Amino acid sequence: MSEINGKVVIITGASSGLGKATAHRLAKGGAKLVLAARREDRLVELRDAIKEQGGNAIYQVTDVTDRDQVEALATAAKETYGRIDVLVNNAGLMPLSPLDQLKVDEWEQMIDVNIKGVLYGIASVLPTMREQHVGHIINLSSVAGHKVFPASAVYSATKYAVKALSEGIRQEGGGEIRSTNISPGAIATELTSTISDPETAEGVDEMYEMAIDADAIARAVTYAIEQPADVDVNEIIIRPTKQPL
Ligand SMILES: NC(=O)C1=CN([C@@H]2O[C@H](COP(=O)(O)OP(=O)(O)OC[C@H]3O[C@@H](n4cnc5c(N)ncnc54)[C@H](OP(=O)(O)O)[C@@H]3O)[C@@H](O)[C@H]2O)C=CC1
Ligand SMILES: O=CCS(=O)(=O)O
Repeated sequence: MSEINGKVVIITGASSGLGKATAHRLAKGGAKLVLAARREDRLVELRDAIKEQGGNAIYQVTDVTDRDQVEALATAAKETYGRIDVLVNNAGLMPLSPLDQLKVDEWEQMIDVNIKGVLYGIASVLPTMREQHVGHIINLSSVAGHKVFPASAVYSATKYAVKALSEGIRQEGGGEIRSTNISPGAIATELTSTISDPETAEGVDEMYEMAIDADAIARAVTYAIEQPADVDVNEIIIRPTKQPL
């Protein structure tokens, strides 16, 4: 039996990109999915597609910046499936811009979604995973969580924070909670659509011409989950072969 089969997996940011690709791949492996994001129409479409292919999924509309909504997400997972095996803390956004532009609202948005959203996710599943004496938290950091480049300072700060949280979970896991930090490079999704500075957007669009398919990350998530319980895949960096950054 696959180590994916029957596992209850919550995925935030499941309405597009990496979250959606991961949902499709895990569903094929027999996971029981709890899909979360703000756009309900996308979640309904994904749940229905998974069910049509014989998979198992529910959805819960969730804004990860709202702690009560994230708690309700974990509750929905437990009420439906009785346990939580994996949280894929994936929801995030990347409105890159140079610091001089003082796009403070976008800085706050990134902190709220990319850091506080991840923390709310951790808080919502950790007590259940402790009760179960087993669990796995997978956080989406970035190559920008290993390197800073012009216009990435705040985004990079949030992704360095995610990497620190992943390491904290690993060290405090007590042999029960697995922690995986996944750092993608350029992957073709809707991520770049939140860049409001035209010059930065142009540069990033050029770089993203080399972007690879979201399934590359879905395969990495699957690999981390399907390891036996005593094997914790801690760090994965995945770039397009052509990406110099
Ligand atoms: N694509 C890439 O090149 C890379 C991506 N990453 C990381 O991967 C993760 C996924 O991004 P990706 O799939 O590429 O981008 P997308 O823009 O395609 O997806 C982002 C997802 O996050 C969700 N989201 C955004 N804000 C919120 C919120 N407040 N509450 C709940 N969900 C939210 C969106 O759903 P909705 O709008 O419906 O709420 C959407 O499903 C991010 O953390 C990103 O930083 C890291 C490195 C590279
Ligand atoms: O998160 C984005 C990936 S990259 O642009 O920093 O490689």
